[in-house]
Amino acid sequence: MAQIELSAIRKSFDGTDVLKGIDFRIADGEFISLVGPSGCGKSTLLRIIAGLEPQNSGEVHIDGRPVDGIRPSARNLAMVFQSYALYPHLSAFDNIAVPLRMRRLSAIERLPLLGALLPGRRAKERQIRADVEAIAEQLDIAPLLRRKPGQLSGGQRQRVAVGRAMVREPLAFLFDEPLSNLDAKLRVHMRAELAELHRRLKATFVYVTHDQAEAMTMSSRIAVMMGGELIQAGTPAKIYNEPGDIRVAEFIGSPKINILPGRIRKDGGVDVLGTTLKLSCRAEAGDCRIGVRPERIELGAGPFSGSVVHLENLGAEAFVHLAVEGSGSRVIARLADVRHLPAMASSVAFGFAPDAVRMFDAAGKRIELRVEQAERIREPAHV
Ligand SMILES: Nc1ncnc2c1ncn2[C@@H]1O[C@H](COP(=O)(O)OP(=O)(O)OP(=O)(O)O)[C@@H](O)[C@H]1O
Repeated sequence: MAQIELSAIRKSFDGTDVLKGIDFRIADGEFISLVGPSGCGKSTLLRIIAGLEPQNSGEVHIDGRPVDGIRPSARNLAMVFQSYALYPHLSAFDNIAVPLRMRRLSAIERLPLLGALLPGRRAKERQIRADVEAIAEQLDIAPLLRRKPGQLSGGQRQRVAVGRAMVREPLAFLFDEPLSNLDAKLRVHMRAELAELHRRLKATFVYVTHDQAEAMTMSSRIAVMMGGELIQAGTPAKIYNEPGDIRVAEFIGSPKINILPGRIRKDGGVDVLGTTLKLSCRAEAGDCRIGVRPERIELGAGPFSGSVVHLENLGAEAFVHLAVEGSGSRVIARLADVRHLPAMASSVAFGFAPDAVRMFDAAGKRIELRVEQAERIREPAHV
């Protein structure tokens, strides 16, 4: 299996910089998600790793060897596309067998009539059959091998595409939004399947998605890309809890993190919507932005108040949308207990613990904070 190293990768299309110098190391056996909004360059980066697109500058190393200039098929990486790129006229069996036949049979042996007469072809076909059936067994598609792609569901087609990638025993699997054609329920199911497949294969997976929930639920690490740059990489928990940039904070998490306008005073204190937080920082005085995740907003007490403008009760949890009084800000609170929801249009007091606050400067970079009273971190006290 493979370690993949990207150094200073740059790419432009028609004079527009799409990748602006990407440095990233993917360890052997990791499940890495490249995540970011549409157009941020994640598919282009994946295609450069695969060798399907040349970079303008920078290097790709696989297992310590430079692969630039090596054609895609010789890189021994398997790519699973959004469209799965299955041959519609071939059965699932033959689709999975294609890479094996290409590799193990000579051009003459692959001829339909003449090839069958050649000595040794039968034994090779028997081995190919055994290998395809073993993979199909692993993916739970053995009963479907005779069907053509048009007779399979989206999820089954996806497994055939993964099977076709697996038979090649690649150094790494590259996935380009493989679940985006599936309906919402199947997507959730396939997430669990892919994570399970990764645990079983222990292979390196590089997975491109614009869906932060997919990235959060499957990956060992997430690399967040924006505007052609890789702005933060880390475990899902680290990315969620300790975003280094406001764009990461806002992209990861649903509902989105609440952002309120704040001001850093000369003495390092922080004011938000007329209230002074029990926090301080060493940053220069000026405007800042305060981020608080919806699950950290506490309703019923606190220095702020808002009127309920929308309620989303999902049964197991609820989202309460508040228009913050005296400002144009909106806040969403996530409630785990749906039995006592505030009424629509009612006025609700709210607050948050000091350690729930993530602060960003005017340029969006994270500012480290000091919580003034340490005991407040342990108690669910408000600001
Ligand atoms: N072959 C190409 N020629 C010109 N521009 C391209 C080409 N391929 C990609 N681009 C442009 O490069 C940028 C990055 O594209 P890319 O497909 O890598 O984005 P992405 O992050 O994968 O987006 P999405 O989630 O929408 O697929 C986009 O602005 C896109 O229009």
